[in-house]
Amino acid sequence: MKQVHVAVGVIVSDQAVFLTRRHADVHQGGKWEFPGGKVESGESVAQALHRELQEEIAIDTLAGIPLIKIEHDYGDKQVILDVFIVDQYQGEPTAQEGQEEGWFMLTDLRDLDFPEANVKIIDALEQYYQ
Ligand SMILES: Nc1nc2c([nH]c(=O)n2[C@H]2C[C@H](O)[C@@H](COP(=O)(O)OP(=O)(O)OP(=O)(O)O)O2)c(=O)[nH]1
Ligand SMILES: [Mg+2]
Repeated sequence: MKQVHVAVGVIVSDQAVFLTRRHADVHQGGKWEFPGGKVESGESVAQALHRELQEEIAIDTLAGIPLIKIEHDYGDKQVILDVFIVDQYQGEPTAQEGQEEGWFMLTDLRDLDFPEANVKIIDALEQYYQ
């Protein structure tokens, strides 16, 4: 079974969260996601978070607050999502890989089409911001 360790950033500004939509042809394609990606060998999770957010949305992460770590089995792939709140960063988040992007109010996240594992992220966010 494939298992991947993923660094995930919840980009927060003024009660809104920046999301991108996964390309149709990849794992969990077409769904909204918090930007992020695989931790490479020799890299820490914090380094991966910083690198992925630079690559995918062109921001410089100044700090990441650990939110939750989720293990999820999709059947075809097992993921460990290491999720951080990123509310201190430089630059304006912009999708760099042609993905659809948008800012969504924290209170509207439940209505979006996310990968299954993200339900727990949204639960944790509600707890954190309540
Ligand atoms: N970035 C991100 N990945 C998520 C979320 N929820 C979720 O289940 N995943 C899963 C989908 C993928 O299987 C995995 C992320 O891996 P990925 O393939 O996008 O990794 P990557 O950005 O490094 O891309 P690449 O190396 O394949 O180009 O985590 C989420 O909110 N954000
Ligand atoms: Mg990615």
